[in-house]
Amino acid sequence: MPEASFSRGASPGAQQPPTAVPRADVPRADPPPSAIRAAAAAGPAGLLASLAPLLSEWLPRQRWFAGKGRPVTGFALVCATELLPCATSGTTPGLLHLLIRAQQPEPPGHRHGSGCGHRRGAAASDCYQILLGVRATLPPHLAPALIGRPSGGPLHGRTVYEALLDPRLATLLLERLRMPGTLGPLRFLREPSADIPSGLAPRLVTAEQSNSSVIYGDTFILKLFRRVSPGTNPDLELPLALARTDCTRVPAPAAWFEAAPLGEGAGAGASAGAGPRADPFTLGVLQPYLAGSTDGWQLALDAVAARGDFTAAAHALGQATAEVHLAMARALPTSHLRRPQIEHLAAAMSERLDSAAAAVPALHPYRAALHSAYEDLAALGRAGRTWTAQRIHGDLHLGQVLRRTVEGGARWSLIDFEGEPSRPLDERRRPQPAVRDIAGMLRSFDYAAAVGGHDSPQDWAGRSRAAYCAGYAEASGTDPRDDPELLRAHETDKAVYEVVYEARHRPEWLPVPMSAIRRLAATRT
Ligand SMILES: Nc1ncnc2c1ncn2[C@@H]1O[C@H](COP(=O)(O)OP(=O)(O)O)[C@@H](O)[C@H]1O
Ligand SMILES: O=P(O)(O)O[C@H]1O[C@H](CO)[C@@H](O[C@H]2O[C@H](CO)[C@@H](O)[C@H](O)[C@H]2O)[C@H](O)[C@H]1O
Repeated sequence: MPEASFSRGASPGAQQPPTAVPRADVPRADPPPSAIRAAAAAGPAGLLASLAPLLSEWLPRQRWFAGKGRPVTGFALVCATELLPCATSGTTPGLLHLLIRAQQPEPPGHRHGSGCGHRRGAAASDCYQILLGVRATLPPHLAPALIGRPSGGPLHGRTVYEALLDPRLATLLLERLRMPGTLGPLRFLREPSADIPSGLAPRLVTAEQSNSSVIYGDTFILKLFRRVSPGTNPDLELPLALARTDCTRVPAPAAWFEAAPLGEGAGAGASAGAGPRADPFTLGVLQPYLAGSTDGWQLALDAVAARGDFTAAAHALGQATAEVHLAMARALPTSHLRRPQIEHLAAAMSERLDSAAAAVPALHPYRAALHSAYEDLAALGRAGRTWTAQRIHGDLHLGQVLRRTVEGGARWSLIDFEGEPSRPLDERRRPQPAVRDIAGMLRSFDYAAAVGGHDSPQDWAGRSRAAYCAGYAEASGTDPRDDPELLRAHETDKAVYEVVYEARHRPEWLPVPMSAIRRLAATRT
């Protein structure tokens, strides 16, 4: 673990070359902010020691905490940066940006190389982004944001809390994003053509999320990634690439920020001869807020509740998905999957099934039947079948699509290109068959029918699925149903993922993917 820094200005991390992200304003180094003497004197170890008891209680309760069900055995500070001075005695709040690793025992069935930065043989540790507000006392309206009062260290006697709930601090973040620059290991970048006004009122999105988002004046939304790893997050990379195409289905990033902490993340970005270079961690992306939109999940639930038809919406959604896929295939590298790659794909799915069954024993009875889906796929590869792989959304479901009324009618947009948050970043950024996204959306119709309590859930889902595939085929020229083995393997892989996801985050929803598992296990193409 590298020595942690409590940054009050430029650090060696800030002098590293900027990420190769196109079209952004060149950041400038800001002068160091006024520092807190006590913090400097106590150093990062004192800071972490004083925060650890509070964080070990608070962190596991957060929706975005990925290590649920396993004890936190320790913390390591990756970097700490004062965005606003924290130890002033007045009423002005301080703002402390932290990247912290939470050490935990590895989950059952864990595969090494999860991309979260821990090394083979080391204890599992995920890196989290935390924004701490610091005040002498909390005003009543911020009571729900309380994390606690450190009993020692540089913040001794002060109150620390979730900064995003404090409008003053959320406003400060937007101000930082409006002005490109560096602050210690943090680097703020923006799209030169984006017009980001100041003074937009912030509000934290309260919906259940894997990350945290703040809406500014119904004009912009800032997504802060919570579990972060070295490398450009596809939720920045893909929308930026799509912004350079004629595809307008995805909100274009207006500004973003990243961290290049010392000694962290050397890997893909290491350059020969120049020594290891840390891959910056993408920390947040600001993009236009699609005001007045409703997500597909809500629309589908409404349709199920009304026993209404969703086929027209699903058809249009299939077309929108195809448009985004075509644009990504034009904008970014594609590859061909031949026998070795198809066998590798099938083997990876099999491995994920075995890991999932180790974590969720309810999967055990279906393992052999589910494996047959992957064996059928591998057999096609051996028989000479090939497919194209391209960059995809990676976790497409009804909650990732927004519909709003624009001139000419209703229009779908796609958001959240992060991919499945539990998969390693390098895996998420690899070209894959586009059918992976389609399988995700097909699974989502199944979820909506089940969660919405439809009396004929399979009929409703079946009609929506057919309409979605037809819309996709119309816009792309490729009907996913023409590749039943590929589709079944991907649907199975997705349902297996969902079983683990639900077991970890929403055990009461586990029956939804489990019923799909039973159906998929009973189906052979
Ligand atoms: N550009 C946007 N316009 C309007 N709402 C958005 C936008 N981006 C995200 N949202 C809302 O915020 C929610 C969470 O965003 P998302 O990117 O899916 O975050 P997470 O990865 O944390 O789930 C979405 O379900 C949607 O309701
Ligand atoms: O939205 P995220 O990127 O955080 O995705 C994760 O959470 C999703 C749930 O919020 C989860 O999606 C599953 O539940 C959805 C209904 O809530 C359903 O529409 C999806 O089909 C189902 O997969 C997603 O898998 C997970 O990665």
